Amino acid sequence: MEKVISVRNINKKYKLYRNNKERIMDLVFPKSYGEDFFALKDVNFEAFEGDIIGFIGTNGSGKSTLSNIIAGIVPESSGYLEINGQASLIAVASGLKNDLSGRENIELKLLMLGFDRDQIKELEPQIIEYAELETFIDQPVKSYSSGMKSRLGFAISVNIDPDILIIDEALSVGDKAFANKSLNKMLEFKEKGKTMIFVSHSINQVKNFCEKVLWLEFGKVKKFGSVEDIIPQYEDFLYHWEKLSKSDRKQYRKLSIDGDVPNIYDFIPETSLNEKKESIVSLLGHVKAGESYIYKDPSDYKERENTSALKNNVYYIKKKMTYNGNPYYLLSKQPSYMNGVIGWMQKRDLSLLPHYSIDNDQKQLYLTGGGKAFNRPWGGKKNIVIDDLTILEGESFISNKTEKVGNNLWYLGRIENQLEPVWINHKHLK
Ligand SMILES: Nc1ncnc2c1ncn2[C@@H]1O[C@H](COP(=O)(O)OP(=O)(O)OP(=O)(O)O)[C@@H](O)[C@H]1O
Repeated sequence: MEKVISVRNINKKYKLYRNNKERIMDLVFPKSYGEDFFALKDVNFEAFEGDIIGFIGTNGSGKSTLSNIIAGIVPESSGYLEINGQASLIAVASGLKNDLSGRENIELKLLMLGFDRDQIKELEPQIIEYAELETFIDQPVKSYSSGMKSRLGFAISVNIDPDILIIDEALSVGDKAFANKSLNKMLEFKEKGKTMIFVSHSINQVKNFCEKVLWLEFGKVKKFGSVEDIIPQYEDFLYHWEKLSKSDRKQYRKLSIDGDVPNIYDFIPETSLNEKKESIVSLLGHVKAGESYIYKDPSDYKERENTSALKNNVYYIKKKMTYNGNPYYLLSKQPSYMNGVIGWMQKRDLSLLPHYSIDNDQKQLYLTGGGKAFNRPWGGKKNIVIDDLTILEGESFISNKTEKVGNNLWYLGRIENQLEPVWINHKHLK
């Protein structure tokens, strides 16, 4: 496969001044005033044709600076950059001239990219239609909302059919309908085998869209690798990072800027590091939408499987484990932490409700005709035994088990003439 982006030892240095006087004095006596600040330090990475790379990292880690350098909008201070093809950046503030109208911006951008008059004539209506800006297209860009600017930027960038598309948080502004349209366009580009860089604060978007990730930390590359390998480590980092005190964060940042990338675990008090605390719980859980993993053991992030086969099903949870301060729950097909056990999942990937047994008394109830019958209480699509109870309205339902899930009672019983006992929500019984 062809190499399309080669970033070698790239540095980006800014001068930070305490006041305007310092800034002016630095012009007269360069090197004597202001403090050097490295937004990027010795950054290396390569992208091949068809790669979809997510840039991740906390605020100020250098994601936008690097994407701007790759797009040719900001020059690097030193290092070597080779781009094979045309790169186009989509970002909220990307290169739009505020005093020009949307239409003039389109023309200017296309001219700068080397398109001739005829090509511009052909592309312009297509871009205008895509941007959905209606009469605003002839208004100055300074009157646009950030969502509208993003739409215009996205419309220009995707319609010029670039070889490399760089998307910087473009999906986080604007309305949902346009975000979906943009996502579809990006998926179309993905299918065409274009190279894409995706800068986002949404881990889920990165997980769903990218194959590789470059993790930046205070201007340095912390890790570069597959989504499967890096994202769980990043999530673990974020979990601990968010818990650090202001002074610990400052210290971490200082260590990171002065020397090698530090280890977040060095900042966690000894007692909670690698500590596993188990407790008995009684819950039911559904796996949330989006990508997530189930672990054999929370302390081994490599031994894990994707949870797509576990969705739309409800599981019994009888054990909780806190590992490194992070809560995990043990999913089981049976109400037990010994039998039917599937594995551990992180709390944030689950929808959970408390689950209690009420009694095993026999109760004579009748179907109202609404709802569905399940093989487990609080069942999902895959737990459905009878999809529609309408024709069974008024039928007898003899229950011999009552459980509570959240605020709802669930009854296990037999519908007249049916062999298998089923679970029905109290709302559909009388
Ligand atoms: N023109 C500039 N002058 C001085 N410092 C700058 C300039 N542009 C960026 N920086 C600094 O460089 C660092 C990296 O910024 P950058 O915007 O690339 O980070 P980021 O990872 O994209 O952050 P965020 O997630 O907040 O968008 C930050 O500390 C920022 O303050």
